[in-house]
Amino acid sequence: MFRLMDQEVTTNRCIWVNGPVIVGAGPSGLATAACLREQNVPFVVLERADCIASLWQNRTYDRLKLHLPKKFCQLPKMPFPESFPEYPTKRQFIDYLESYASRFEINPKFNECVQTARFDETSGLWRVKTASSAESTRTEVEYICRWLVVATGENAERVVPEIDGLNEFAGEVIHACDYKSGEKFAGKKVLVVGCGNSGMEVSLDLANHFAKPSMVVRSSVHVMPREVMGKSTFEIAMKMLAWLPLWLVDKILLVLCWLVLGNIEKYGLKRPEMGPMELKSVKGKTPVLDIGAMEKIRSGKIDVVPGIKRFDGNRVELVNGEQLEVDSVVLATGYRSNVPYWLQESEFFAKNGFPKAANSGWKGRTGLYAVGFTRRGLSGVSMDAVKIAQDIGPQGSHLQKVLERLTGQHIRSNKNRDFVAFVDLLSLLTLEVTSKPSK
Ligand SMILES: Cc1cc2nc3c(=O)[nH]c(=O)nc-3n(C[C@H](O)[C@H](O)[C@H](O)COP(=O)(O)OP(=O)(O)OC[C@H]3O[C@@H](n4cnc5c(N)ncnc54)[C@H](O)[C@@H]3O)c2cc1C
Ligand SMILES: NC(=O)C1=CN([C@@H]2O[C@H](COP(=O)(O)OP(=O)(O)OC[C@H]3O[C@@H](n4cnc5c(N)ncnc54)[C@H](OP(=O)(O)O)[C@@H]3O)[C@@H](O)[C@H]2O)C=CC1
Ligand SMILES: O=C(O)C(=O)Cc1c[nH]c2ccccc12
Repeated sequence: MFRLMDQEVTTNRCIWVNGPVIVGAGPSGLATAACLREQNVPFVVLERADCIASLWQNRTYDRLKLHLPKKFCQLPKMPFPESFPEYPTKRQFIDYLESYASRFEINPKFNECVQTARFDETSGLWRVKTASSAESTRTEVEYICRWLVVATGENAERVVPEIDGLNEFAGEVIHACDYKSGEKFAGKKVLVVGCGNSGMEVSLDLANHFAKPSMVVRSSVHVMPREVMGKSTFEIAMKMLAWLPLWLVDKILLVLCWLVLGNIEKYGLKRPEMGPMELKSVKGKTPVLDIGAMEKIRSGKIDVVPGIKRFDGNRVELVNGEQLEVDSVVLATGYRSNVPYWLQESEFFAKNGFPKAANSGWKGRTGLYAVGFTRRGLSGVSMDAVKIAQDIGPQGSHLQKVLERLTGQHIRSNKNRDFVAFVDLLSLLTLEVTSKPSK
């Protein structure tokens, strides 16, 4: 412990975890923890924010609703309450996650941001370092464990593009993750950069609040109606995929899109060469599920514009030479994984922060797992979590039982620091005599 300029005190600790360390307390981390709890495997969840599901609580707009019907979005072992509508609101989803965490007694260590994680070949263990700051004290902790579950999400960091002149832009520039409501933009000209689900829904919200949104479509986008004749388009696609090849499902979806939405290309919304479900599965690009933006585009309340060349003062020049005056800019330019910044591993994860094996990327070697990176939204999260807990379960609960038998105490219920230290030591010794994870 030492003092820096009379302000910062750093403390260092090392903690043995008698089970997996789960990085991230979003839906993925919570789902995995719940499945492990059911199998009596202890775990530690590390979360950089001060709450669970920080993406949903802190980085989404007020009017957000789930896009897919509720049965595709609930986590394992606890369905949504019957009273929830078909498309739950963000508040309902957060409330559900809060009760999920308390039901399965998941108490993440908040304000602990994982800085590095590496597998130590000699001991066969993971070493996970976190940093947290509170009231001028910086604490660094190292967790040592046999299993590491990466649950930091596909949307961990915002993508902020470099656009000529943007830094000098006279008005406000925000990322979609900081956009809450169109209320304060009433009467203002807002340039929305990007036309994924965020860009479309921010534009719709702005139009609903009497702002004047122009939405930049630099390449192409698949827009699908959220429902076709009262049935969820996503659900129709899933049902067809059980019987038909992907290319045929995409062809049928595109016919349905044309029947419901007409030719969207005449509004500047060019469709990609690849079909919507194939594009999602190959490139991870989610099709837009329309909840009203198309109607605003047709009526001219949302203006669709091509790519940006540069900003100049409060004007933006587009690639077609057109110039627009704008008051504010919302960058709905997407997100990326942050795994490459902290995980020192290059066999399982690719440089883009996603597992290399796109569709089966939940299990690596040396006790490494990933949950929520298979580009299948919340239903993919649940599938990964169940598989991971099944895989760790038998070994994890065995270790727990051995330790409880040896110590004669229920390990989770202790409050005695000496006892914790004793169990840590015992755990390390036990590990030495039990098999190390396969390499
Ligand atoms: C606006 C929006 C709406 C969406 N709507 C839907 C939808 O309707 N249906 C659907 O299926 N999917 C939707 N998604 C996709 C979304 O990815 C999932 O809903 C879900 O949030 C994924 O959960 P996750 O736990 O994998 O990631 P996240 O929810 O992002 O949680 C990851 C957690 O890890 C934490 N973390 C990150 N890095 C570190 C670190 N180094 N150390 C410690 N903690 C860290 C983060 O703070 C965060 O709390 C939406 C995404 C967005 C952006
Ligand atoms: N209600 C819901 O369920 C919602 C769900 N979501 C989900 O959140 C995730 C993230 O969505 P989203 O935030 O829309 O991100 P996406 O990655 O889906 O979209 C990013 C958009 O930004 C564009 N873009 C990026 N850089 C530039 C640039 N320099 N100039 C112009 N355009 C640019 C991209 O264009 P290009 O294609 O050319 O690269 C693309 O249109 C998705 O899974 C989405 O489904 C989001 C909002 C609501
Ligand atoms: O809304 C999201 O971000 C999702 O990832 C949900 C989703 C997963 N697969 C899809 C295919 C079509 C539309 C939405 C999704």
